[in-house]
Amino acid sequence: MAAQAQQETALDPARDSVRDREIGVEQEHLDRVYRRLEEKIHEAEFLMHDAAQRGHVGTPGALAERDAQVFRAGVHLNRLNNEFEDFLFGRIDLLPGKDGKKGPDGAYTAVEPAEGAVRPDNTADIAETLHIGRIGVLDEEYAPLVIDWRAPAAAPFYRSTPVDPGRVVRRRVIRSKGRRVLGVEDDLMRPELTAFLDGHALPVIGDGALMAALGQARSHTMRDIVASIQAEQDLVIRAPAASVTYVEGGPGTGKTAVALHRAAYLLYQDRRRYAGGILIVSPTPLLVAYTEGVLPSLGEEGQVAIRAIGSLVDGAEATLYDSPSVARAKGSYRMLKVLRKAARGALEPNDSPQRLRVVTFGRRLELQAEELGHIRRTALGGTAPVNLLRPRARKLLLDALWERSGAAGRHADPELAAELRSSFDEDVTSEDDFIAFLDAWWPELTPRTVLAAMADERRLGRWARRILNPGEVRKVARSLRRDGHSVHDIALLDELQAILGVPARPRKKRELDPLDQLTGLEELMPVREETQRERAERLAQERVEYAHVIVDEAQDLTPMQWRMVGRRGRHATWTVVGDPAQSSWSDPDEAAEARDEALGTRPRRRFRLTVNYRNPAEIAELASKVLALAMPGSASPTAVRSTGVEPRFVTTHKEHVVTADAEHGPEVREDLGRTVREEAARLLERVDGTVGVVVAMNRREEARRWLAGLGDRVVALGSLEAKGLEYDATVVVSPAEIADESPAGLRVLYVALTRATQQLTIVSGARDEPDAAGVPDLLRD
Ligand SMILES: Nc1ncnc2c1ncn2[C@@H]1O[C@H](COP(=O)(O)OP(=O)(O)OP(=O)(O)O)[C@@H](O)[C@H]1O
Repeated sequence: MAAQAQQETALDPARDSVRDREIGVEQEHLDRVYRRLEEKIHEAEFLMHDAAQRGHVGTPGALAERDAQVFRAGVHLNRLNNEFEDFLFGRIDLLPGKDGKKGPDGAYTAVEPAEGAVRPDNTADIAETLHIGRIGVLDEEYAPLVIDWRAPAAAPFYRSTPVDPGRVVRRRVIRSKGRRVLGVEDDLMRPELTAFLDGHALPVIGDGALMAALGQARSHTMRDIVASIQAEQDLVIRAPAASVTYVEGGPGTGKTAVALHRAAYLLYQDRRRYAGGILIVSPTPLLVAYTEGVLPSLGEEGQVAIRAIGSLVDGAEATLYDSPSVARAKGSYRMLKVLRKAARGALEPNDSPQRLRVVTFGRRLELQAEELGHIRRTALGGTAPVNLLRPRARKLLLDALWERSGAAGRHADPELAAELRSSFDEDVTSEDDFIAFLDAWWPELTPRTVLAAMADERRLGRWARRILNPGEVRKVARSLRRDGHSVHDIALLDELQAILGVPARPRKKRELDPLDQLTGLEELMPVREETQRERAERLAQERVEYAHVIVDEAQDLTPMQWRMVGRRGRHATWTVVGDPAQSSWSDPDEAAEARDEALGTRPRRRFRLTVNYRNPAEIAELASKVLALAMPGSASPTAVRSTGVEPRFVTTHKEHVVTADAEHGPEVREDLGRTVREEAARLLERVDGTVGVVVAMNRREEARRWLAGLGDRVVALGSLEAKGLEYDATVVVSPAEIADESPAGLRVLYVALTRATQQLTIVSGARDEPDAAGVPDLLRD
């Protein structure tokens, strides 16, 4: 903000008057748009009123029509009211096009200029001016007053560059608040040209919108970038939705922003197709909270679900973190085998009954442990979901009891024999003893009960034999004994749901029509067992699937998480964005295999984003040193701006504490907390927006205490929580601690170092071995 104000006061008066005039021109246009919007709002209100009137007519047709109208008018009204803030943001002035044809939005369709559009003396006339906004508005004659940013006619606003300008001569970003235009920023796409609009040369104002946007202070929520999307980003946002759109790019290249704008674009393009919903999978709840406001600001909400990877299973919410070794075991493909065994093993709890005893037809019948074991093994043969095998086990038990009763050969007549058998079954299954036995011997399992059973180290050891090593078994079992779930447990719960299956519920008794009862029709309509097809349909309904799945920070998904996400998009198209250099998962090859399995054989369309819009060059350069260690040979994205402020290196205060132990001399205690607090306070004075303090995961609580009382502009974060977020300034505490945390520690450190938009301070801890200038060994050349 401060930089911008300075820039404006530094302008000379002559330029100021041109600027004022241009602001006036845009104000006039905005006023016109508002008048038109008000008319539209009245129209929508009239429609609502009219539709309500129709409701009084009361015929079913009129009611359905009324509902549809109220719905449409309501949506329209809601959008208009929502978009009233800052919805007109861009303008392009275009040369005449090649074909002279108009598209559905009233704008000319040609992308390239007509021959002769530029005269030999490098002058040209502007043939068309388009204003771009968050929604499209047509005037009374259906000419475009504002083009929706997602419409094809708006694409040149984003795509045009000085290298490949197309028809665009000048691109203007308009800053407005409510009904007032505050400023304009122009970029000239054809600087060599003198272009005339209505006989006057086109003026150019400001230094471009991108720099203005990037210099602004950050808050705790992300802003949309609709006014300054860059050409390489626009290609991704508007990529056709077929198959898989795969986007890689370094930190700050706009992957998250692009993914969110793409969701809005897809809904605009084909609302009907995406009525099935768009799922955006985000790595942490913090990133969900940070990005949640972007889609509503673009006018899209309802059909897009942004969920953290730990919140994908309804009714379960990840609240815990696992240590790196536990996370590694739980996330890996190996766990799949363990879960399959556990799901079957958990059927037999430690206190499973060893004997079945029933009295039927006046006789006492018993099955002993060995026979029961045999029946269980037979029932479990094959790979069908465990919960769906209960009816089979029940049938096998009845067969064995029937056999034991000796009644099997009593009737030669098959009809009589069948009748006897069916009354036998009825008798046994209505016995309380049998019901209680079945519930205890073949309990209906839920994913949670299986996971809870895995907390028993002895049992887990049995199910994980030769899959996990004893150390892993011990740690995984211990982690499952805590209250609550970790983010990795959620994928296990989801996998278990698939392994266990959803048992068929007894069908609701059909509501009988009184007429049926009079005719005795109900006798002819017994309650049927659920058919195969009905079950398939029911399962299809219960499955939570989406029409498009967007995976943000895709490099972090573990194989088990890919399986969970894959189940939500089996018939979907996909957008996958990520950066391998920021992966906190230790085995990228295994994750890539799982990703390929989730995405299937769908063709991939690949994109690469190359420009870092977040970090100034000074910070990006420092981060690239860690990148060279974490992923030798990979290229850093190019930072788009520089601030002249170098990262600051600080070593901790050393306190000499005299202890009673005279033999070892005074103890030296490093006061890390005090140093970090001082540095955070220093940065709070230097930036207008937020400050993030990134520490190793096991220091999170401590770090919150260090910062207590400094206000809500500063937050403490564990290294894994910093993913995807950004702050005006950051303090990275002890790079060595972060790097040593896990096998992927260097990549996690790279993430931590690339969060700041303006200033970065590194505080060395005991392990960092700083040089005389305070630069820790990991960050030296
Ligand atoms: N075209 C743009 N105009 C203005 N700001 C932009 C543009 N592109 C990106 N930004 C800004 O740059 C910052 C980084 O964007 P984003 O968080 O989407 O990057 P990312 O690639 O997801 O980063 P990371 O991999 O580190 O999570 C955000 O503040 C975003 O608003």
